[in-house]
Formats: sequence, C-alpha cells, structure tokens
Amino acid sequence: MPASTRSQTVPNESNSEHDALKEKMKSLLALYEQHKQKHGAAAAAPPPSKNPSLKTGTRILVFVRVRPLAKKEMEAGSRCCVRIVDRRDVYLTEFASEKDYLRLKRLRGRHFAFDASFPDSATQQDVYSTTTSELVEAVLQGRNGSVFCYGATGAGKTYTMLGTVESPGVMVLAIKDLFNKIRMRSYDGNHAVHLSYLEVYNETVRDLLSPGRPLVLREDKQGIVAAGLTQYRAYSTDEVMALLQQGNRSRTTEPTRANETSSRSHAILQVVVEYRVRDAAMNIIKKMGKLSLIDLAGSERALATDQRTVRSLEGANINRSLLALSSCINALVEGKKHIPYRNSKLTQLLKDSLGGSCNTVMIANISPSNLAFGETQNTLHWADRAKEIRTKAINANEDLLPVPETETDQAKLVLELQKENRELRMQLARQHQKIMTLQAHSSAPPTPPSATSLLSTPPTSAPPSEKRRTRPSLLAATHFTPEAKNKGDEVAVTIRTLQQRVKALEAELERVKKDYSLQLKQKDDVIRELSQKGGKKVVATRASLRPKEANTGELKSPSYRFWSPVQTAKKRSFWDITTANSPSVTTLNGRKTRSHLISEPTAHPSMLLQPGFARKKGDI
Ligand SMILES: Nc1ncnc2c1ncn2[C@@H]1O[C@H](COP(=O)(O)OP(=O)(O)OP(=O)(O)O)[C@@H](O)[C@H]1O
Repeated sequence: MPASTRSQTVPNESNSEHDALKEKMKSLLALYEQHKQKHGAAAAAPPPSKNPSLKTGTRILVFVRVRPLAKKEMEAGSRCCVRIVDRRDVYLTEFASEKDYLRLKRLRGRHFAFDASFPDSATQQDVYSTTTSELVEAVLQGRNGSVFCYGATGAGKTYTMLGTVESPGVMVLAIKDLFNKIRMRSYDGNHAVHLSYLEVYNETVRDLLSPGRPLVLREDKQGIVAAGLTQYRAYSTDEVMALLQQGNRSRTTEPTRANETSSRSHAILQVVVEYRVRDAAMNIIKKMGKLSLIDLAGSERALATDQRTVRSLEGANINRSLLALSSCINALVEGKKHIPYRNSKLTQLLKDSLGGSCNTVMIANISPSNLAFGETQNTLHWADRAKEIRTKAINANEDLLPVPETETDQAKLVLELQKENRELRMQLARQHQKIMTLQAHSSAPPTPPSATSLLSTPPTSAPPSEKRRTRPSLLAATHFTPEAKNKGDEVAVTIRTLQQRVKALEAELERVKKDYSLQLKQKDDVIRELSQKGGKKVVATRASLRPKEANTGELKSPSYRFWSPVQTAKKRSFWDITTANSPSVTTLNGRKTRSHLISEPTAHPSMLLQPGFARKKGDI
C-alpha cells in the first residue's frame, strides 16, 4: 500500500473511534446531569462529618506529668514503676510484693495513652508550652480556657501550677505569656486584665487576695460567681507574681503523712481579659476571655493521711468535692442530661470548665514510686476517663456587646488620664526622694573639703542675675574656700546657709506637691465623671474604688485596684498583708496557711518568695 493511501486510512479509523468516545462522554454527562437534578446539591457535597467533636464540642485534653523520685522515697528503697513511652503513653508496672511468694518475680503492667506525657526530666516550660500556651492565645481571642491539676498528695500539682522562684509553673508562665502577647497586640491600653484568686476549703469559698469572711456562690449571666470576690486590675507580670505569692501564703496547708506542706484546699486563679475590636460593620465590640488555673487538693485515699483530728473532716471534704468532681465527669462522659454540679462548691465553680464552652486541659500528676502505686493507678484511671469528656462547641463569646463610639472615646480618654496620673505620681515620688536626700545631707556633719571640691569651687564673679537664675547647688554649699577652712564661724555660717536652703526646698516641694495633688484630683474627677456618664462601672479607676478621703498628696499603695463588691469583715490591702500586719504564724479562722513559713519580709514585691510556692527540688 502506498504511503499516501495508508496515511488516509488511519485518520479515518481514528475518527470513528474518536466519535464513539465523544458519544460515550455525552451520555455520561447526561447521566450525571440527571443524577444531579434528582439528588440536588447534596450529591456533590462531602458526606456529613463523623467526628463527634464537631457536633458535641471539643474534647478535654489530658496530660500526665511524672515527678522525680523523692529523697524519702529513695531512702525507703522504692522503685520506679512508671515509664513514659513515645512522649504519649504511660506504662505502669505493678511489682509483686516480696511477701507474695506465689507471684514472686511476676510483673503486671498496663498502658495508658494520653495527649502527651511528661517524664521527670520535663521542664516547666515544656509543660506550659504543650498544655497551656494555646489556651492563652485563645483567651485573647475571646474564648474561655481552664487548666486543672489533679493527683495524689505530693505528686507535684502545686509544683506544676505555681512552681518555684527558679522554675515558675504554669500559672506564672501563662500570665507572663499573656502580658507579652497583649503588649505585642496593643499599645493603646485596649486590653484590661482582671485577676481573682480563691480557695475552696472545707466546702467554704475564701478570697485569697483579701482573706476574710467566706464567700457565697450565686449564679448570674456569666455562670457561677463568688459574690464579693476581689477582682484585681493587673498591669504587669511582676505585680501578678507578687499577688500569687501573697495569695498562696494565705492558702490552707497542713502537714500530712504524705506531704509536709500539703495544700488542703482547691485553689482557683482566674484571669479575665477584656478588650474591644471592630466587627465587619465597623462597630466596636467588647470581647472577653477567661482563663481559669486550678490547683486541686491532694486526691489521696483517706488512709494515707492523718485521720485522727481536724484532718478527718478536712479529708472527708476534699474527698467529697473530688467525689463530686468524679460524679460530674462520669455523668458528662455518659452523656447524662443532669450533671450533679451542685453536689460541691468545687464542681459549681468548675461548671464552666467542664460542661461549658471552654477549652479544658487536665494535667494529672503522679509519683514514679512503687510505694504510691495505688494512688498513681487511681489518678491514671481517672485521667483516662476524663479524656472522654467533651465540652460544649466553642462559640467565641456569644455575648458580644457593641460599644457606642462616644463611649470608646471616653474609655480612651480615661486610659490616657490614668497614664498621665501615673506619670504625675512618679514625678511626685522623685521630688519626695530629692527632699529626703537633702534632709539627710543637712543632718550630716559638714565634711572637710576634698581636693576636687576645692578645685570645683564655683567662681564668685558670676553676674547677680545668673546667680538668681541657677538653683543653689547643695554641693556648692559644702565647698569651703581655703581661707575659711580653719574658721569655725565660717563652718557655722555654711551650716546655717544649708539649713536655709533645705527649708526653701522643702517649701518648694510642698508647693509642687499641692500642685500635683490638685491636678490629680481634677483628673480623678474627670475620670469619675466620664465613667458615670458611660453608665458603666469602671472597675479599674482609682477614683471609683478608693473611699472618699482628704487628698494629702501622699503616695498611695496600689490597693485601690482591688475591687470587692461586698465588704469583707476585715478588709486588708495588699501591702498590709505582706508587711506590717502579717503575723509570722498565721492561723486564719483556725486554719494554717503557708504564711507561717515566712520569717523575712519580701525584699522586693516582684520577687517570688520560695515559701509561697512549692518546695524546692532538693526537699523532696
Ligand atoms: N517536676 C518536679 N520536679 C522537681 N520537683 C518536683 C516536681 N514535682 C514535684 N516536685 C517536688 O515534690 C514535692 C511535692 O510537690 P507538690 O507540693 O507540688 O505536691 P502537691 O501535689 O501539690 O501536694 P499536695 O496535694 O499535698 O499539696 C515538692 O517538694 C516539689 O518541689
């Protein structure tokens, strides 16, 4: 066959094949169209999600932390019965008892899987970043978060939550992170941070920032709240740390057989962040996120602790609230309609964290010692069960409040005025410092002139006008001319001059003080007026919180930032508690608190005192 003929035949065959394919495609498309019309859009949509978390909310994240073997445990010849596998699983080994001759040398073990598990070498930062840092970020987006530490006495709950000065725990790291994140986001003071710290002891709720009468729980729009609980407006990490330290000292502790300074109460630190954002319609919206950090009391069995005295009642109450917590967890896991939150104060307070729309994290603390096998097994079982709890689907702050523009402007103005007030107070403090220095110099005996002072004697030939303009220097007054050096009367004259200058400066300071006080008062009035105009209580302002008093112009303690709606029986300010009024051995209503461990006053408010926190690594 010639090439030309062949070349003609091939396209003819291919064309018919091509047409057949085209026909097939057409019929398939028609079929598809028919199917689409019959089943509608759903046919093309992906199948409904089988992930229950999308329907029922997010799962509680459960982590386990193993603490190092304690000295006592090592001395008692205990063995390590816990192993962390792949940073997730916990392998618990039950060693046969030496007296159990039948099972001698036989081992039993069990695997538990968690979201992550931390070996005894894990740092506080490791624990914080894995468990809590995401919650802090979510709080800044208006979502609530809770972290609670569970475990037997001495398992390391307080260490994990509060930590030590050298290794601060989750509470401190979370607040540090929160302030850093706020600083990065807003430079205009848009975020307000309020803080409260309470304990539940023997079924009573106590304010740890302002210890006094027990608080009553009531339910309002925001959930269960402790009426009269101090809300502290915080501005920096340092002051929060000092507050935590102070609050922790007021916490009820008792030596138990299992732990020398065992926390006998459940402690709840709540940090509320309020801020304003613009929505799509450019309205200003108020948002709020709440972070709850909870250090539960030891979950040990009654026998492990001292059962003879007050401890029996205390232990019963701890067990009661933890039992109530277990019942709630069981009811939540089983999907029951009624969750028995009302069975204890603790569960009432944790209602939001367990069943509400909240990101919840649980850190179960365990000891690695085989002597604590029973407690460890209980904790792991409990934690394993808690994994199944699902909190409500997160609905980033349902109650967003639109804020009218005028109110925002007012709020901004209030913030600016507050800032200005702070600066004025600082200036006042500096002036005060100056006069103190002057007074110290005037009461000191005149020092003989040094070579340098002799050389630096100011020229006497300066024109009178210049002399008047320059402020008389104190140092200049102590300079002696060589001729006057040996003359006693010259010294006396100099002292007199000095005293006159001090007096003049004191008068000047008095005038400055009066000026500043007047300015501060005026600004306070403006702030108060603006707050009242907005129809809202501005919790943070000094004027709205401080009782009316004569303005002496003296520096005030930061106690004005405590906001207690209900007066407590014996209300003390922050500084009162940490200094003069603080008894060296504290028993509050018969309770022992950590403050009995403190012998020296705090050197600097920003320093975390060891006794206020978990004991040192070496002590265990
Ligand atoms: N991860 C850890 N690294 C080093 N030391 C730790 C660790 N965890 C706990 N400890 C130490 O173990 C001891 C007991 O810890 P902690 O007081 O935190 O226990 P607890 O669970 O809070 O006990 P309680 O319920 O009785 O208050 C402390 O001395 C603490 O410093």
